Amino acid sequence: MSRLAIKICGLSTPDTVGAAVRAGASHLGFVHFPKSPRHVEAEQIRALAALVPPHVGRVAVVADPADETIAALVATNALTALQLHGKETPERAAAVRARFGIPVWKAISVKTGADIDAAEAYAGAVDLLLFDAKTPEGAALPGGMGLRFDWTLLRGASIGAPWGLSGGLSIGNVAQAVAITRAPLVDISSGVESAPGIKDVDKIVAFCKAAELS
Ligand SMILES: O=C(O)c1ccccc1NCC(=O)[C@H](O)[C@H](O)COP(=O)(O)O
Repeated sequence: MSRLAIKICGLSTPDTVGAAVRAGASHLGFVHFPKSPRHVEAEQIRALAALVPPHVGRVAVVADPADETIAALVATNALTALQLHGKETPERAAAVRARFGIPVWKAISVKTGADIDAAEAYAGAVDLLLFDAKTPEGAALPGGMGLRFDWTLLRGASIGAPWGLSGGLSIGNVAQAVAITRAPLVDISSGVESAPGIKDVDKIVAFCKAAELS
């Protein structure tokens, strides 16, 4: 059985980056979305990523980015993947991957089983599908809001690509989430914060422990 991959998302300080690495995270996420309390500029991502050992993935999270935005992020040479967290189509995701030569993750907003079925259109166009809860229409952020969806929708689903589970995960529920979905990767942001955008080292450590035991 291979080890559960863990992505800690929305990191913005050297302390919390170090804590996530030491706690065993396989991937770190850096949100580049100005309206987010977790927003970090490309240069900050470069500096934070320089603290990360090569075996840990470094993922920039963006939503409906312009090509210039992607170019600036890719130019940091700090990233192992770009996570598209907006309304990008399969064609747009494939074009980003081809143009910028970087692995692409696509967040799939889930409310119903139809949303999971629709993810099939991205297989082949992206490198990983990240199933996350759909945020309400008009919400300030497309992710990082601590919302979860009905995990049983993923039970027994055949997903034609590497994938992960996100949305409303916490120290207390990650074991149940993995038991239900058999997710190979879990992603968390607000569940390891003390306030929006403020990551909590103790919560990061506790989450990684709980995920590893699941
Ligand atoms: O976290 C943000 O502020 C954010 C802003 C814009 C696009 C995506 C964003 N987060 C995406 C993530 O990958 C989160 O980790 C994911 O939505 C789960 O968040 P949470 O439910 O708070 O654990």
